[in-house]
Amino acid sequence: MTAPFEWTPDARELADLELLLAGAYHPLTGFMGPADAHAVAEHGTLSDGTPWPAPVTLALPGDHPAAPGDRITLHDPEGAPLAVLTVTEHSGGLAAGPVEALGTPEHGPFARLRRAPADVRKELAGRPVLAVTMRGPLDDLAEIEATAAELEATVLLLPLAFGEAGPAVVRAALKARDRLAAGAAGDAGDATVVVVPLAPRSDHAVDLELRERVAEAYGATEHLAGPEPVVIPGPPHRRGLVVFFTGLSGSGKSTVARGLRDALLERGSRTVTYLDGDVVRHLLSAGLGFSRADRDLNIRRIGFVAAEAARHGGLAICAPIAPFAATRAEVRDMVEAVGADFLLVHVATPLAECERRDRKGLYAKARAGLIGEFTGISSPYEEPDDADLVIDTTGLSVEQAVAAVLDPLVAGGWVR
Ligand SMILES: Nc1ncnc2c1ncn2[C@@H]1O[C@H](COP(=O)(O)OS(=O)(=O)O)[C@@H](OP(=O)(O)O)[C@H]1O
Ligand SMILES: Nc1ncnc2c1ncn2[C@@H]1O[C@H](COP(=O)(O)OP(=O)(O)O)[C@@H](O)[C@H]1O
Repeated sequence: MTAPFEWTPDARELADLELLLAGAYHPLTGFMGPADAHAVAEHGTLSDGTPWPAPVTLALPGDHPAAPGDRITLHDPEGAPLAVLTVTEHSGGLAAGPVEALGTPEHGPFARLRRAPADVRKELAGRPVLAVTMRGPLDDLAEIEATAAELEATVLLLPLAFGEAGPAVVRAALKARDRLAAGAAGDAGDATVVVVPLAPRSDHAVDLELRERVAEAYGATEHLAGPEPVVIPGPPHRRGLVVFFTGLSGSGKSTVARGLRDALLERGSRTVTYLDGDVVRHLLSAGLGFSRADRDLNIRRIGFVAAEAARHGGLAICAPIAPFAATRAEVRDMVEAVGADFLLVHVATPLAECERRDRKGLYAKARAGLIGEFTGISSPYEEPDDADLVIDTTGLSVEQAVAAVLDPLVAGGWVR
């Protein structure tokens, strides 16, 4: 039986897919099921005994109907079809089976430096190959030069480009190649750079073994792992920041958020993007209602825009109700993924006070049954347990409430 399923894997799975299709994960030709993934994690072999260091899996929701024999077209996030997975097993939340390429994928930055392992092997054949896998700059080239000289080997620099830091690692490899060419006599002087989209594994030993296996697929006869990158985050006032208010309607989110925006503009030390709730609902999220699915989409859109502002070092302020913990956590992840900071401010004014204020008369309408799915009345609000700051505006002046947010931003160095 075949069904025309379509699926967009996450970034890590897409990186694995690219390596599977290129033959860089030889002898693997597809994603593993739970039994192989378990065997690999436990014993470092597939269930048939073939040595392999790390699980290579594709998650599908448990209720996805794909069954053995079905074909799933795998897309990139922009919708371009990349490959077809023929399902041999769908269990434990994983879809297993071989993958076949559909056309040539678009690769983004440094596409010209991504090459099939077979081509690289062919080009470098006949001499020992010293492969250096790298996730950060190679400050000291002496070991590479010495090893290459000793082995009479060609140097193959393999920047492991994954995620936001990917292009920087490739630039570091190109720089290392130029320095080798300028400095070295002989073998290290004509290093080849090939970009490999290998996502890091959390277990360091597993990560190193997988790097070695992949390096072998590109023809390595010897492998050196470059040093772990040292990430030195910029000072807080230069980093992107998203201040994300959450709380019931009438709790004071917009009032405090606007006050914070104005205070920041008066100081003038940061660029500010204010994603006003009404503007969002009228423009970015026009047409969405208050079902869980619509609220989640609304929050994801807000998170997307805020993360884009923060990616470039900006400070974004958002003030939606955002009643669901899982969606707030998604936004935190989106923001942190671009290297920015995320501060969740829970405006924890109790429901009774919000209802007493009832600035827009919505609570009265909700109590009368005129508005359905109203947060706190007929739709849930999940209290955060991961708030960075909690303020109850009951009995506070607006100035005091704004200061309760601004002061920690100054104390934490985000605002000068
Ligand atoms: N059913 C229901 N539930 C909650 N709120 C409702 C509803 N219908 C309309 N409104 C008005 O919409 C504002 C909340 O929109 P948000 O975008 O912040 O909500 S959410 O984060 O998507 O849940 C909220 O504005 P604030 O009072 O500023 O919070 C309400 O005025
Ligand atoms: N300390 C305070 N901080 C924020 N709002 C307050 C405070 N004290 C009273 N309020 C009043 O509470 C209401 C909060 O409304 P709003 O800011 O629109 O809330 P939300 O955006 O959470 O729905 C406003 O009428 C505001 O004047």
